[in-house]
Parts: sequence; structure tokens; C-alpha cells
Amino acid sequence: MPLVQIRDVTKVYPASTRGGEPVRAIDGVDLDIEEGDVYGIIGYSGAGKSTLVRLVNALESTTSGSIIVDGTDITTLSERELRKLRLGIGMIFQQFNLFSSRTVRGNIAYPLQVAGRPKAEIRARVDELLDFVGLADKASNYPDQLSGGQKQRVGIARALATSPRILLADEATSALDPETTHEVLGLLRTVNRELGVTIIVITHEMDVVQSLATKVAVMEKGRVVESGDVFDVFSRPQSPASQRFVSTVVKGVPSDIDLEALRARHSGRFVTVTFRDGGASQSDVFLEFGREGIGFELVYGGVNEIQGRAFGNLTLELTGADERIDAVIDRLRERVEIVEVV
Ligand SMILES: Nc1ncnc2c1ncn2[C@@H]1O[C@H](COP(=O)(O)OP(=O)(O)OP(=O)(O)O)[C@@H](O)[C@H]1O
Repeated sequence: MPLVQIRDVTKVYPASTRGGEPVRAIDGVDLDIEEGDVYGIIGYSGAGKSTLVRLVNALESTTSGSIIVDGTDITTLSERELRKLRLGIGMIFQQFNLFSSRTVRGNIAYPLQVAGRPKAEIRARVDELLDFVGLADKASNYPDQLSGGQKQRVGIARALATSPRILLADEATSALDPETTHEVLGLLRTVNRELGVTIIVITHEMDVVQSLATKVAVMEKGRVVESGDVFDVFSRPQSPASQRFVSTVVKGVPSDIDLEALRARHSGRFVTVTFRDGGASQSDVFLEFGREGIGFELVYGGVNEIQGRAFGNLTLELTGADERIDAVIDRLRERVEIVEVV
């Protein structure tokens, strides 16, 4: 059974002005998150990503539908039961949300103090977490004495204090520079792989999904327009929104502007061939063109590595007799994805 099951969930906020329209922030969302997943939720600003995670840890209540966490429908729980549920769900934020008046140690200890754990246990657990996030030497520092990356490490340690099974990361790297982002994503990967924590990552950056997530859901206007394994969505995006996100990180498919520039230099027909591991190889395809006496030149493209698997989009200029080109394209279609670019 999935660890988190989101079933036909809707969240409507009342109109903010009198006579205004209510806001359908989440509109009939279904999503299954399995234990051990790193699930990326991507969408533009206002798509409903933050609302969706706030529903998962019951910081907001649903308007309709159910959210089943570890077998329990959390939309039916009392406030007391919800407090217990939240101990099993950690959360980290874009702006870190640390207590500025507490030291690093004090910040990490906070959820354990709220849970009423004994002092000695808290001390031992905080020491363990400080080591885990590599901040043992900063235990007595205050947040404003730390870099952004260090603050987020404290955020992660605090979120893990109660040993949650789920970690929600809301734009956790959006305020960090690329190098620090890389480090924090590495730490989150360790959290997932070594501690077995299921992570839900909200982001508007596709490279965060690419480097961290195993599954992805693309949100637009409160709906999930596409979801699945990261490799599948990246190598074969179906919805226009997914195609836009994927094109920000995936090399290979020329934009309209690229095509215009290519046409100025090449007079042949263009096809884009998508290669995936397991399908026809590049040499299979090139041999086929060669056999038919069709000239081919690689004019645009690249090979991408996602989750240790490769796929490539190569755009070729083909020259030769039209009927021969048509026949080869038809034949190749059975073995590889090939689209004529017009
Ligand atoms: N408390 C609220 N009251 C009224 N409307 C809200 C509230 N919270 C969010 N909304 C609206 O719900 C929609 C979804 O917002 P949400 O913050 O979930 O989107 P998001 O995808 O996380 O965007 P961002 O990346 O900008 O945070 C938006 O139209 C937003 O204005």
C-alpha cells in the first residue's frame, strides 16, 4: 500500500474580496507516494504545490477528498491525533524558518522538547543529528552566524529530530546558490537512501527534480497534469506544461528559434529521433539511412542521463529522394521514435 494516498482532493479558499471568486487551489488531485520515493512536485507559481503539501501534514484541511497516510485517513483525525501524525512528518522550508534566538543545538532540540522527551535522550539525539548534517562544530552558534547552506542543514536536522518517515521539502534549495544547492540535495539523497525517509520535494526548478527525485508530478492550476517515473516523464513528456519544464533541462529538441537558425543553414528535411536504452541504437538508425543512400547530418541534439539511464534526442538533416526518405522513416518508426520537424 502506498505510504501516502491522495484521493480526489480539492481545496477551495474563500474569495479574498467581497464579490470575488473562491480560489480552487487544489482541484481533484490523485497521487500515490510509495515508501522510499523521492517524489518531486513541480509547477509554476500558484499551481497549488504548497497547498498540497500543507494538506499532507494537515496544516490545512481539505475541502473534499481523502488523504491516507500510512493507512489512516488524516482528514478524519482530531487535533490531538493530528499532533501525533505531524511528529512522523518533518518539513523544511525555503527560508529555513529557524528560531533566531535559539542556537543550532536549541533549534534541533525543539521538536523533541515539544514531544516531551527526556533531557539526556534529547542531548544524545541532537549530537547524532549534528554529526549527520556535519555541523557538530556549530552547535553553539546562532542561525545568523551561519551560511544559507548551513541554515538548511540545521533545518534538515530539526525536521529529522523525531525520526519521521516522511520529509516535506518546500522549495528547500530555492534561496541557495548552485554549489550549496548541490550540497543540500546530496544531503537529502543521503536522508532518503540511508535513513529510508520518503521525501516529497516541491520545486519550480526541473534540475532539482532531475538530480534528486525518482518520481515526479507536474501541477498546473491545482491539477496534476502528468505524473510518473522521472525517466519516463523526462524522456517522453506528454502535457504541454511537462514539455516546457523538461525543455529547461533536457538537451536535444530544437526550439522554434533554433529551427529558424538551422533552416537558414540547411536545406534538407529535418527529423528528430529519440533514443532510449532498450530501443534501436544510433548505429541501427544511421545504417538504415546509409543503406538507402540517404545523406544524414546531425544538426542538433544531445544525450541525457537521468537516474542512471540514458536517452537522446538527435535532430538530423536528411538529403536524398523524398520517397526513399519517407520509406525509411516509416520503417524506422517501428523501432524508434522519429518525428519529422516541419
Ligand atoms: N490561504 C490562502 N487563502 C487564499 N488563497 C490562497 C491561500 N493559499 C494559497 N492560495 C491560492 O491558492 C493557489 C495555489 O497557491 P500555492 O501557494 O499552493 O501555489 P504554489 O504552486 O505553491 O505557488 P508558489 O510557488 O508561488 O508558492 C494560488 O492561487 C494562491 O493564491
